[in-house]
Amino acid sequence: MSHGWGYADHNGPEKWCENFPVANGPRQSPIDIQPSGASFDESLKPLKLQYDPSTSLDILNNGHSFQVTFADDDDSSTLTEGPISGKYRLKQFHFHWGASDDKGSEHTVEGKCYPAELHLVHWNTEYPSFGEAASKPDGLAVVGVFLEIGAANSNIQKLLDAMDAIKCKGMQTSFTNFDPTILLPESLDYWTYLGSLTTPPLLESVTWIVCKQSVSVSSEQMKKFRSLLFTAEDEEACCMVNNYRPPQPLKDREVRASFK
Ligand SMILES: NS(=O)(=O)c1c(F)c(F)c(S(=O)(=O)CCO)c(N[C@H](c2ccccc2)[C@@H](O)c2ccccc2)c1F
Ligand SMILES: [Zn+2]
Repeated sequence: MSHGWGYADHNGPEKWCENFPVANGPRQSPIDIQPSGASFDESLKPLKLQYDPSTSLDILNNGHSFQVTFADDDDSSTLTEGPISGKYRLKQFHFHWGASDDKGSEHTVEGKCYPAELHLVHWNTEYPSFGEAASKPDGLAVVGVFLEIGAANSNIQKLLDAMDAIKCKGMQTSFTNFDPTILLPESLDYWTYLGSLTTPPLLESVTWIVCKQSVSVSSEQMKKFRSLLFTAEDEEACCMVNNYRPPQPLKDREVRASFK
């Protein structure tokens, strides 16, 4: 039985502080975003996302979510401008989702939950490696995109077509020539604040960049996310749902908006 962290009652977000005391730290994520409390900052630049599809490698069920991993040994896929300085390399993207369409996102907007949230994880090339960057206050930048129930999304479908091959924890399959730009909304207006990883080790090293505009996903497509398992082939099956941390206290932080 996995004694690691997870999302069940015995090992979920309310228990993480036992092994990761930073869970009660000053800059934890996610948060509830209050647009009226966000300050428009005209110095914030538009996001500049330049991804090379040839850097996508594989898709993996890691037992907490599914992720697509990218080659990050050069500056082929980067995030620059926006609220950050310097150049951050794309390392992976993953999602969070609920057991039903009324929950699943990590960030909320005035208490509104979305059925899912996409996270694109980048690391600051100021540091020699992802691992080094992950422990620095400006080491990571994660772009978050809300998924909203609506028309089926043919770009998300490309990911869902691989779900049968990665049903159980530890399963992975090749996933090449994929450009994550197609997953982004047409407007890249964003909120930004200083936060953390939303899973253990909950490192307070993330500049969060949350897009205001959502992308669509159909209710049927959400059922495909929920067909994944948290568990390995030889374990009692447990559906991969509700793999989200609830909003954390804002404490002494400001949220800035790139738009009026
Ligand atoms: N919401 S979040 O962006 O904070 C987040 C998650 F919520 C999340 F579920 C993952 S995960 O990799 O899918 C499973 C937990 O590691 C990662 N994965 C991280 C990661 C691992 C390897 C390569 C890139 C990103 C996370 O596991 C991590 C980051 C830094 C140091 C150790 C672990 C993550 F960054
Ligand atoms: Zn995440």
